[in-house]
Order: sequence, then structure tokens, then C-alpha cells
Amino acid sequence: MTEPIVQLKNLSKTIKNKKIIDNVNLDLYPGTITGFLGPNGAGKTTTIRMIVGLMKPTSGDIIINGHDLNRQYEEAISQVGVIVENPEMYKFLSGYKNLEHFARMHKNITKERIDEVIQQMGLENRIHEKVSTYSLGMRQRLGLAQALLHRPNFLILDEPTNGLDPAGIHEFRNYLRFIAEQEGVAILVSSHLLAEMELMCDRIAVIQAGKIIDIRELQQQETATHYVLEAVDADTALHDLQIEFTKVNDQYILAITKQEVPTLIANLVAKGIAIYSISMQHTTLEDEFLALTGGGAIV
Ligand SMILES: Nc1ncnc2c1ncn2[C@@H]1O[C@H](COP(=O)(O)OP(=O)(O)OP(=O)(O)O)[C@@H](O)[C@H]1O
Repeated sequence: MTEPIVQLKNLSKTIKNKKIIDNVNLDLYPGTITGFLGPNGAGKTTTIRMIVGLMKPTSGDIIINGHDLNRQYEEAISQVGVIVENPEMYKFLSGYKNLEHFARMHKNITKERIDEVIQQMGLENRIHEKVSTYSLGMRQRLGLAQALLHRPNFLILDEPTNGLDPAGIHEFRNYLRFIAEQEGVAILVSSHLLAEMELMCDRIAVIQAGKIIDIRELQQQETATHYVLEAVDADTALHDLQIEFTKVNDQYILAITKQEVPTLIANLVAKGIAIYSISMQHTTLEDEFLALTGGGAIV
């Protein structure tokens, strides 16, 4: 079992007698992109502020690379990279000059390392042009390059794709995946945008009112267990076959697994039922999130 790079243990934060973060437990693993998803005001930013040491937890621990953030701050924070909503850049300097500037804030960042992150983030063609001429997608990639300069093994992105179009999000996702897989970085991406999280992450931790209410691997989304059957007058036959269903117009929503589909079709045909189509019904993350949060704010 892979060791987590980051561990949040029983993390809580109370401000003015109000519990804003309530006993959050979350582990983040190398090579994995975890989405931190929740409606506005759920507690994402507060949690992130605690992880980067900008705010002290009321109780609980944050362990980064085996170091307790509270007691061994320097060691714990040394391998963390952060990108906030709109990375601060000097717009009238070139991308390269910006990276040089940020490199000076750390020890031992060589020119070779700067060139390497430029190449990894696909910025080499325009790196000597002013940042003011960059597209939003390029600026986000420059933000990633900057955050990667000191070779962090944990990267936090707070609402990173605000304003990117779907193609831009897709491209950004590919760069994140490269960083996770090639460099073994654990990535935490916060967002209230569900569709984005679905595109970008391997797993999702859902936070609501300061509590983690669900953590799930996204691949499991593929195992839908509902099928939509288009057929006429199949009620009696389905009852006889003891198949659970709900009927919407002429469609039957069936609670069956993939393995049961061939037998069901054969049995229905044997009973003389005309089948027009049968297809898997995907429950989207959005449906599930809405159900979990009772229709909480989703944009
Ligand atoms: N310093 C503070 N004093 C009082 N309340 C605060 C403080 N900081 C945060 N809160 C409250 O804590 C809750 C969580 O806020 P937080 O900013 O962490 O949410 P979020 O999930 O990041 O939301 P958003 O998506 O809007 O950024 C909110 O109800 C907010 O009003």
C-alpha cells in the first residue's frame, strides 16, 4: 500500500464559536489527483489555508511528508507547491523573467530546472514574450511551472480553472496528469464546479458545511447498475422474471447488472416481448452530488 504524502487527521477549525471545519480526515497519495469539491462556503479555502500554514487548526494534525506542520513547519512546507485562483504574475515581464524571479525565492534552483519546467508545461515557444500577451490557459500553465520549480511532491490548486473553457480545462488536466504520473506528485484541486472535477480528478472528496461527506474513486462511476429498456407492454413479463423496474413513458428503468442483460433479453424474447433497445443508464456525479447535498448550491 502506497504511503500518503499528506494526512489530515481529525482537523477542526472554530471561528467565533462557529465550527467551520469539523473533524476532517483525508489522505493524499503520490500520483493521484484528488478533487476537493463542495458548494460555496463549505470550507475548502479554510482547509487549504490550514494546509499551507496560513491558519492554525483549532484541533487535529496536518502531516506532510511525515512532518507535523505545526511542530516542523519548515520541513513540512518545503515540498509543497501552491497555486491560488489567479496566479500572481508580473504581466509586463516575460514568462521567463517571472520564473527567474520566483526561482530566486528558493534555494538551489538552477537555470536547467527553469528550462525543464518550461518544457514540461509546453511553454517554450512563447516564454520570452510578455505575460500580458498570454492566453488564460498559458498563464495557468506558467503558474504550474512556477509552483513546480522547487520540485514539490504535493501541489495544491485552489479553483485553478476559473474562466477556462472546456478545451482549456482538458489541456490543463493533461498537464496535471503528467505532473502526477511522471513526477509522482500528490495533487489536491479545490473547486465547486462538478463537471471540472469529473474531468480532472482520480478521486473526489466532497465537503459540505465543514464535514467530508463522501470520498470516492471516480473510475467506479463506470459500474452503472441501471439499464433503460425500450419495449412495449413488458410489465407482466418483468414481474414474472422478478426484475425490479420503474416505468417512465415507454421506457423501463431496470435494476440489473451487466452480466444479467443477455439472459434478460433472451427471456423477454421468449415471452414474445418486442425489444427496441436496451442501454446502460449512467448516474452522473452531478446526480449523486445533488442527492448527497440535498440540492446544495451547484454552479
Ligand atoms: N475569518 C472568518 N471569520 C468568520 N467566518 C469565516 C472566516 N473564514 C471563513 N469563514 C466562514 O467559514 C465558512 C467556510 O468558508 P470557506 O471560504 O472555507 O469556504 P469555501 O468552501 O472555500 O467556499 P468558496 O467556494 O466560496 O470559496 C463560510 O461560512 C465562511 O463564511
